[in-house]
Amino acid sequence: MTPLYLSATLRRLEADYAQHEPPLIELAGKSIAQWLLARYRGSRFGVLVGPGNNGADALACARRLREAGQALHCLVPLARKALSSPDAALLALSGLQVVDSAGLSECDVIVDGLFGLGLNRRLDTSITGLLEAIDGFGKPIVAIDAPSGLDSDRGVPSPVALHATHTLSMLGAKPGYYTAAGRDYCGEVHLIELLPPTAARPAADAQLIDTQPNAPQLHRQHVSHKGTYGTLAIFGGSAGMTGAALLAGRMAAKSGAGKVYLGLLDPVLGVDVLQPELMLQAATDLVKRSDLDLAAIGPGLGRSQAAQALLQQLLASDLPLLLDADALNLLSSAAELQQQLRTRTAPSIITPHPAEAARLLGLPTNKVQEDRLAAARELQARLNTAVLLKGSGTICADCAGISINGSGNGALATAGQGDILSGLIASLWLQGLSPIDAARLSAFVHGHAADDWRMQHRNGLGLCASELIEPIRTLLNR
Ligand SMILES: NC(=O)C1=CN([C@@H]2O[C@H](COP(=O)(O)OP(=O)(O)OC[C@H]3O[C@@H](n4cnc5c(N)ncnc54)[C@H](O)[C@@H]3O)[C@@H](O)[C@H]2O)[C@@H](O)CC1
Ligand SMILES: [K+]
Repeated sequence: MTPLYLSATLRRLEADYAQHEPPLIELAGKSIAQWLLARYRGSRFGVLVGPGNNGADALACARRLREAGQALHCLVPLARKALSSPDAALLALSGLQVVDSAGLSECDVIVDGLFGLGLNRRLDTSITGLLEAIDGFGKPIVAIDAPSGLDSDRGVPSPVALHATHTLSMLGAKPGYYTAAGRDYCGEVHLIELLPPTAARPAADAQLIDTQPNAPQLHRQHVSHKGTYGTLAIFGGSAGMTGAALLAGRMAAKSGAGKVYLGLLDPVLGVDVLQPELMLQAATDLVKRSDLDLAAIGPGLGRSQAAQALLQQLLASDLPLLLDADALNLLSSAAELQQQLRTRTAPSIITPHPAEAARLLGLPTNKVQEDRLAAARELQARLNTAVLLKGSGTICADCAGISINGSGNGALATAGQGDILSGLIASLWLQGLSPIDAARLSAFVHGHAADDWRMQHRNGLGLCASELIEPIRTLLNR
């Protein structure tokens, strides 16, 4: 796990070290220059210098590149209020400054020090045009602290941002690198540690799940039997959507759930011939069983009256409960169901995609995507439940905090992925993980399996959810 910091937190940290000697900006400039020289020594550098301290980092770096004998040009498109005398001397060098983006077009590497944490309003067209022109060069772009135009808290462009190949993060990683559009803009992220390891650090605002979380509960003991690993009921599969329930059930069975029942709203199948271990029943029969340990409702559920009645029954039960897909759509249209969820004594988790989250919050989907952390936090607080908000940079939130999943890629944007994720979370929760730990581990291994697949499939086309079930089992057994 890597700690993630919002800009407000980093501001306080900067203030604490305002008197540090040498100044943090000089340390930043030196570290950035070292990083650039290790990778691009001998290149012509085009340095974009902004009006604030992101620009000061860029100038401190440019001085060192110059001292190291590198060819460089600087573009300062917005007036800088303050220029230290070494920075002024650098910019006064003959031929060093260029007046527009064309002056940088012959450079081999762009160093982006236009805006970092201080971006505080939408860019106007003169700057968006500049960023688009620089993106159009097709050269490597190394962003200082954040690709200019990207909100480093929320991961959204404002309304455009540079597409960096590398982002060098100063002081600490930011949530906006990893969620919403952040992954598409930041390229590879490298953390530059400016403070000594012993320096006091603020509490993190969120955590990045960048390694597979440990789950010792999943290690099987000799003395155990299928009952030790619980009985799961997955409710869904209305007419035409049996497959969603099957995907969830197969994933649950292949990730260690003791016994898996599928409660189908339309019981067209008596057996899953490809996974005969699953026990298929009519939902109305399954919900009456007294030997269930945990229920998941949603995959292929539909929004019929029968589905609503089933949801009501499960919310009223004392079973730990996962709600996904149409269970969430039903929830969003009935205040009394939301009240039932809020006041449950048994634990629950909801796993919305952005549109489902938006319906639950009564917002348009783009508002959820504009601040995914806030949306997850709000759902958690309003509905008194753990939350997994899907989408690029899946967010897991419970009352103890927030984490962002660092694995996964656009190949996961296919039908059925949510169903296997639900089956996986329910299965790991059933086997002793807390709901939020089950969500974190599930999101990570699901994304990781897709990342492994993507290595052999460059464009990421055509990944079917069912193909990930076995790779996920392998990752869980590593
Ligand atoms: N202060 C410190 O101690 C440190 C600062 N650091 C660097 O400083 C950066 C933060 O510096 P600042 O707070 O000065 O912020 P920035 O340099 O990111 O940007 C602030 C400047 O941009 C202008 N601005 C913001 N949005 C704009 C828009 N849409 N259009 C036009 N102008 C806009 C503001 O008016 C202000 O002049 C970090 O990202 C990092 O690169 C790091 O080196 C760490 C240490
Ligand atoms: K930048």
